[in-house]
Parts: sequence; C-alpha cells; structure tokens
Amino acid sequence: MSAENQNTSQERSSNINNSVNTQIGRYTVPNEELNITVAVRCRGRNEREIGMKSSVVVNVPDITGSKEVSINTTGDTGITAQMNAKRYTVDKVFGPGASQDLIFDEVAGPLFQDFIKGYNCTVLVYGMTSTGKTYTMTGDEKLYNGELSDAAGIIPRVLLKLFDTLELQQNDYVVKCSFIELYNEELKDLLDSNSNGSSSNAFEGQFMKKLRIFDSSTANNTNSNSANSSRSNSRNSSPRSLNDLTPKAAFLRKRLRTKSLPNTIKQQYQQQTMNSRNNSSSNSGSASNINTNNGQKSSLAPNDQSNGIYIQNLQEFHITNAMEGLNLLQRGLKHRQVASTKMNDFSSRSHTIFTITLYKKHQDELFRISKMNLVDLAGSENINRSGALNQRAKEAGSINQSLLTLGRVINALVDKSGHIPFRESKLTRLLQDSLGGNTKTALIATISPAKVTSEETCSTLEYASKAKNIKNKPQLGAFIMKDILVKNITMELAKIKSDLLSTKSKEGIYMSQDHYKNLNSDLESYKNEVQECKREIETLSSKNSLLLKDKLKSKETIQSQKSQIESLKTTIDHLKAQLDKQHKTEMEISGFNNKLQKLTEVMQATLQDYKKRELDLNKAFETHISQEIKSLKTTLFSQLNDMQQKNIFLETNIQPNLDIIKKEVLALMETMQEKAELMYKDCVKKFLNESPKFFNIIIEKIDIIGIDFRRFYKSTAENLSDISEENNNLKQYLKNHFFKNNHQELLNHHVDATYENIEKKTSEFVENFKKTLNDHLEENKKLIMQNLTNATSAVIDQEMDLFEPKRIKWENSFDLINKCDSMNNEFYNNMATTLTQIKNTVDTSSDSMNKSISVMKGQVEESENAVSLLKNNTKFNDQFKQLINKHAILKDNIENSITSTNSHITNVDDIYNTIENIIKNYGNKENVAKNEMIDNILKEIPSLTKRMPLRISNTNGNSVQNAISSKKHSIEDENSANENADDEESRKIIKTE
Ligand SMILES: Nc1ncnc2c1ncn2[C@@H]1O[C@H](COP(=O)(O)OP(=O)(O)OP(=O)(O)O)[C@@H](O)[C@H]1O
Repeated sequence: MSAENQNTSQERSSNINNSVNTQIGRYTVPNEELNITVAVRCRGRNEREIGMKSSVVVNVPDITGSKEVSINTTGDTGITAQMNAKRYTVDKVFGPGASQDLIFDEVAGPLFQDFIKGYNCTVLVYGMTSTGKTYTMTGDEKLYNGELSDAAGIIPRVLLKLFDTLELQQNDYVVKCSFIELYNEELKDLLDSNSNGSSSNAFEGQFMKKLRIFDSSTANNTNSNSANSSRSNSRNSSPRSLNDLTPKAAFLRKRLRTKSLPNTIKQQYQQQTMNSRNNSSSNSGSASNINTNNGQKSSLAPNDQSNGIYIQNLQEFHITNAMEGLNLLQRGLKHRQVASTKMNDFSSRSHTIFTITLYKKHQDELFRISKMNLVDLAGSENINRSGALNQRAKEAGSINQSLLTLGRVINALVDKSGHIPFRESKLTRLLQDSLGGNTKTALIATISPAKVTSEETCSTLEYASKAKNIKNKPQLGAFIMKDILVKNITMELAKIKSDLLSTKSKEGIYMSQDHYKNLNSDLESYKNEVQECKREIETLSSKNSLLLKDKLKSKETIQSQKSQIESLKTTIDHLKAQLDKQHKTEMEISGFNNKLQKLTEVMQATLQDYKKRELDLNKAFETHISQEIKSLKTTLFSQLNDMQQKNIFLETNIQPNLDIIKKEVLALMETMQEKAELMYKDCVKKFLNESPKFFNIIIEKIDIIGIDFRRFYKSTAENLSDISEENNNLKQYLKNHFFKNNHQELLNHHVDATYENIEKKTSEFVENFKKTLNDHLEENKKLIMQNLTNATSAVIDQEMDLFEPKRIKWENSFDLINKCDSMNNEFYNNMATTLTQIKNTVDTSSDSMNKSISVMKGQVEESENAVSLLKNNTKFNDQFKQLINKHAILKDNIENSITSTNSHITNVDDIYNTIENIIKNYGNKENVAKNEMIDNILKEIPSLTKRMPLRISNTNGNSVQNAISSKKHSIEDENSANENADDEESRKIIKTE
C-alpha cells in the first residue's frame, strides 16, 4: 500500500470513528418499544400419538385465522369441555393445515423485511420435543432443480429470498453466515472445518477453536466515559489481534475474559484490527470461505456498542448466493447433535443459532450491518415419558435446565423485574438481545394436539402467552466502511488460501507460515497468559488475604454490632420485663377491682339486709302495736264485760279501778312506746354506728384504690417515658452510629492500603509501565471500591434484613405499649367512673336509709301520739265517762238497794220481833192455840218473802249486808287476780316482743 493510500486509509478510519461515534449517539436514543410477536403452530397427531389413541385436546383453526388456542385438560366433553378449557391468546395461531410457506410469510416474512432494512431480527422456535421446531426452522433444506420443496423451513426460505431481494435491489452487499450449537452448556462452531460433530477425532478436535462468550453490557454501562477519554492514549500501543497481543494486550484480553469487554478495549481492538488489516491487505487473495473471526469478536447483538455479546473464535463465512448458504446449513446440520429418542427419531439434542449477517450499502462508502438470527431450540421433554437414559437423560437435563432459565428470563422480563437472569445459562446469554433488547423478535411455539402431551402443551402455551408481553426496542444496525469490509474479507481469504496451498504441497499437518507463526504466538501468548494468571493468582491471593483481614475486621464490626444489638435486645427485654411488671400491676389492680366489686356486692347485700330488717322491724312493730292495742282492747272489754256480768259495778269503789285500768293502759302504752322507741333508737344507733364504719371502710378502700391507681398510673407513665427515652436513644443510635462506625473510612483505609500495596509492588517490578499501571491501579481501586461498597452495602443489607424483623417487633411493641397506655387510661377512667358510681350509690342508699329512718321516726312519733290519741279519743273518754256515770247510777242503785234492803231488814226485824212477840204471847196459852198461831205465821211468811230477800239466818240485822260485802270482796279479789294475770300476761308479751 502506498503512503498516499495509507494516509487515505487513516483518514477513512478516523472518518469511520466519527461516523461510528455519530451512529453511537443515534443508537442511544431509545426507540419505540415493540412487543415480540408470538405465534403458535400446532401440527397434526403423529403416528405415535395415533397409535396410542391419544385424543385431540387442542382446539386450533385448521390453517390460521384465530388468535386463541384452547386446550381441554379436564377430560370433559361437549359444552363443558369448551367452558372448562384453558385458553391462551397469542398473535397468530396456525393449525395442522398451515403450510411452511404460510408460516414463513406470516411470521418470518415481516422480520425478513426489517432485516433487509437494517434491523437485527431473531426468529425462535420453542416447544416440546417432536412438535416440529426443526421442521419449522429448517424443514427440507435441499434444492430440487434450483427450487425449494414445500417442506422447506424458514432458514432456506430466508436464504433464497435474501439473495432474490438483494439482486432485485441491485445494491452492493456482503452476506456472511455463522452456525453455532449449544450442547450440554458447551458452545460449538458447527461450521468449523475441524469439527466433525463428534469427539472421536481428537486430533482434529485439538485444532477446533473453543468458542467463548463475552458481553459488554456492564462495561458499557459503567465505564463508557473513561473508555472514551482513554481511547486516544492507547491507540498507538494497540495489538493487531487478540491472538497477537503484547503482554499488556494479553493482560487486557485476560481482563476481557475474567470481567467483561469495556468499550475502550473493544474500540481499541476494532481500530487495531482495522489498522493491522490495512497493513496486511497487500497479502490478500481470494477464497470461497472466510474465517473472519480468528480471535475476532462476533455478536448476536445489533451492534458492537450496545448490549452485545461477543463469541470469540466463531467463524463467519462469506456467501455470495443462496446455494452457498444452504451448503453451509447442511454442513452445520451434519455436525449437529441429533439422536433417536422415544418421542422423535431425529431429535435435536442441542440449541442452534444460524446467523446471517448482511452488510448492505447504505450510502456512498457506508454499509449497514444487520443480522438475522434463526434459533432452533432443543425440545423440552419429560424424561420419564421420553424414556431418556444415560447420555440422552443428561442432554435432556441440560436442555430442560437452559429452557427453565429461559422461562425465568421471560418471567422476569414480563414482570419487569430488576434482575433478569440472562447470565444463568449460555442460552439466555446468547438470546439476551433478542429478549427485551434491541432486536425485532418473533417466537413460534410448536405444540402437539394430542392429549398425551397436554401437560407440556399447556406449559409451552403458558410461556408463549407470557412471552407476548416482552417488549423490545428495535434499533437499526451499525455502519461499516466499504473498503474496510472488503479488506477484511480479502485478508481472511488470503490467509485461508495460504493454508490451502500449504496443505496441498505437503503431507502431515500443513499450514501456512503465518498460520504456524500465529499458532506459535498463540502458544506464547497462552504461556504468558498462564504466567500472568499465576501472578494474578498471587496478587489476588494477597488481595484475598487483605480482604480476609477486612472480612475479619468487618466480622469484628459485625460482632460489635451484634453486641450492640444484644444490648438493644437486653433493653427490649428490660422493657418487656417492665411491661410484664405493669401487666402484673394491672392484674393486681384488676384483682383489687374484683375484690372491690365483691365488696360492693357484699355492701349492697348488707344494705338489702338492712332494708329487709327495717321492713321486718316495721312489720313487727306494726304487728306488735296492733296486737297490743287489740289485746288491750280485748282485755279492757273483757274486763268491762266481766264487770258487767259479775255486777262488779255494784262495788262502790269502781272509779279507782277504772283509774287503775286507765293508768295501766297508759303505763302499758308508755312502756310499749318506750320499748319501741328504745328498739328504734337501738336499731338506728346500731345502723348509724355501722354506717360510718361501713362508709369509712369503703372510703378507705376507695382511697387505697385511688392511691394504687395513682401509683400505677405514675409508674406506667414513668415506664412509658423510659421506653420512649430508650426509643429515642435507640433511634438516635441508629441514626448516628448504626453502620456508620467509620466503616466507609475503614474500607477506604483498606482500599488505600491495598492500593498502596499494589502500587508498591507494581512500581518495584514494572517501572516502565508505571503510568499504565497507575491507570490500571486507579481502575482497580475503583473496582475494589465498588466491590467493597457493594460488599458493604450487602453486609448492611444483610444486617438490615436481619434487623428488620426485630425492628418491626420493636416498633410493634410500641404499638402494644401505646395500646397498654390507652387501656390503662381507659381502665383508670372506668375505675374512676365506677368509684364515682359507687359513691353515688352509697350516697343514694344513705339518703334512702335516712329517709327510711325518718319514716321510722315518724312512725314512732305516731306511736308516741297514741297515748295522746287515747287521751284525745272522745269516744273512748265518752264511753269512759258513761261508764263512770253508769257506775255512779249503779252505785246509787246499789245504795238504794242497800237502803231498801236495810229497810226490808228492818221490816223483817220488825216482823221478826212481831213474830217473836206473838210467840211470846201465845206461849202461855194452850198447845192448840200455839199450833194455830204457827199456822198463821206460816200464812204470813209468803208475803214477807215476796218483799225481802231470803234470809238464811236471822242472827243479826247485818247478815245480808255482810253477805253482799263478802260477795263484793270476792269479786274484787277475782278481778284483781284477773287483772294481775292480765298484767302478767301483757308483760310477758311485751317481754317476748
Ligand atoms: N407441521 C408439520 N407438518 C408435517 N410434519 C411435521 C410437522 N411438524 C413436525 N413434523 C414432523 O414431526 C417430526 C418431528 O419434528 P421435529 O424433528 O421438527 O421436531 P422437533 O420439535 O424439532 O423435535 P426435537 O426437539 O426432538 O428436535 C418430523 O418428522 C417432522 O417432519
């Protein structure tokens, strides 16, 4: 290349950079979000399913036209089956009648158009084993008279249509293909000439380059600025290729492998590749296939500056027509892992990605790069049902595992989760940009209609309907300059040509000098790499020991924090104990309250008893008084009657008797009154004596309760204030000290120490690279800082996570305390109200007692008035007066009678004297005359007896009066005896009362 050309080339490369930078600027603008297209393809029942007589449970249109798939999993029939069927909605549904052509037109066709326009596109087939994924994606890839058969799948159709379209557009273009396989988590280049699909040829296998995935997302996100700023500095020292690196470049590559690929390095590397290719372009020749990626990055991503992943050592083959593409496809398929299983005679045991890269002329010298990724995933399978054993079981396990991760990625994307587990499997890493990235994506879920696979069909449909919600942000691909593209291709061709020539001319293992040198330099670089790895291991182990020290310190810190937490726990326990104490006090108070209630009940019962006794007393009093009065009346009347009957009133001295009676009555009544009064007074006295005692006891108790309450309330308030103080202290501590114990400084200190150590050692050994190493150390420092910050935050998070339930419990305890507080207040108020109520009740009962006492008093007063009533009783007095009058009359009558009797006696005496005289006169005469005279007297006697009472003896004139007086005395005696007996009796009654 001439100097002029070189200049032009350099100018162009700087133009490329500008152009790429401009494009980068454009790419970062987020495009509109687009849901990925999801189609379901249901094949007809295969022979195996028909043989098993497994019924059709999936309901799909025969060809297409619906967006819904329903599956009857219940075993119902008719309308019930339709109603209970599970339904899934997707974008397109194809039935058994849908042809390969239709699937291409409807699903892959629109993406193909976008691919031509410059978008990166992905078509994925997903489903259970033997449902037709490979049939859909590849189908019959052979050409028949230059034509594809009806069974040709998406890849052959894309290849054919691509060249047809490009030819029609008459635009400059370059098309490359790559074909990779992911088998048991191992990536393999299916187009690598050293790969024969099996490991039997170990000799060839050792020349087969191992594919490695790098991704640049982390580096892009974090280091883009520093990467841009350091780009110009490092350009001059750039290596030619990853296989031809200086120690520094090798170190960089090592970092690429261990970490991710930062933009700076990627761009440096791009630039280096460009430069080296510019320099070596003079050696270029032509070849049919091109290894464009011997150590060069490859990407399934839309562009190198976005979240792409890079597959190191992947070969891309330049194709100029569809036939070449189909040949590559067939070559790759031969190497693909296929095995016969119970479910499928040609079951694909791996995931494959056939990538077509199109460099299409955009304007002038610029070519737009776009990629079409055609992904045929291995089928999920139920190992029990597929009967996979040994190798097949291992494959199925790996397939299921990667599909499971794919499912998790889909779920995380749909749920817009913060972390998408792309890195959990190589499959998801490869598909990273097609799911939620910058690619236009279509997913075809293939299913079987048979009942026997309904479980897996449901799972596939579940994923498909979920995946429908994944949103991508499609972006147009990057640009590349035409001459660089051409030079790249030419250089690769030349290299391969020289290899071919060497192979032709010699026997054994033949390769070009360059290739041999490259391999040697590879070997050297690997050796260096191993050495550096060893050194790095040492450095890392020293770092590790430092980190271990840090860890120890962190442990100590954690320990101290633990002890602090312990002390907090103790505080909390103390608070708990206080709470328990309060609870006990509460219990005591409630016990006391119960006692008080019981006491109140006893008091009420006593009051009731008193009331009852009062009533009984009243009744007894009434009965007694009424009985007394009655008996008094009866005695009076009976005595009067007796007197009447016995003519006691004949006695002259009845007045004193009546007076005596009156006196006795009055005395009796007075005694009664006195007794009643005494009784009442006694009762009232007792009551009044007992009442203050009772009230005093109640008041005392109430006072005690009040004191206890005040004490309890005070202690509660104190405890609560203690708790709140502790709370504030804890808060303050958490705010000021918790996890702020200079951890950051400590970590900074360690980082600085680490940094210093690294710096010291590095400066000792590599002084020439001091500047570079400083940068590196700076970067390390940042990384360490970042890692340590992450670690610290992780520790903090963990600690906080551990602390969280305790904090919640602790906060809850405050709620409980508040609750307890409010309960206390409520209880206090309730108690106060109850006490007031008790007081009121006592007041009311004392009022009512006072009332009843006053009523009793009134009654007693009334009974006091009974004497005066008796005195004022006119009827009684009238009767008494009448009695006295009657007595006076009787007395007069008796006196008259006595007088008349005396006169009669006198008469009788006269008669007697007369008779005596007569007898004396007749004594001297004859006995006959005497007898006459006796007869005469006897005749006279009846008339005498009619006038005077019969006289027993006539010894003296006072015999009748004597008889009467003796009678009177006997009556008096009887009366007085009766009276005495009555008195005695009444006294007895009073006594008993
Ligand atoms: N829609 C279809 N029309 C006709 N034949 C089909 C259809 N789908 C699948 N088949 C046939 O079913 C068989 C299994 O299909 P295929 O190998 O594509 O399944 P697969 O899903 O890729 O299975 P695996 O996951 O085990 O690789 C093949 O013989 C294929 O021709």
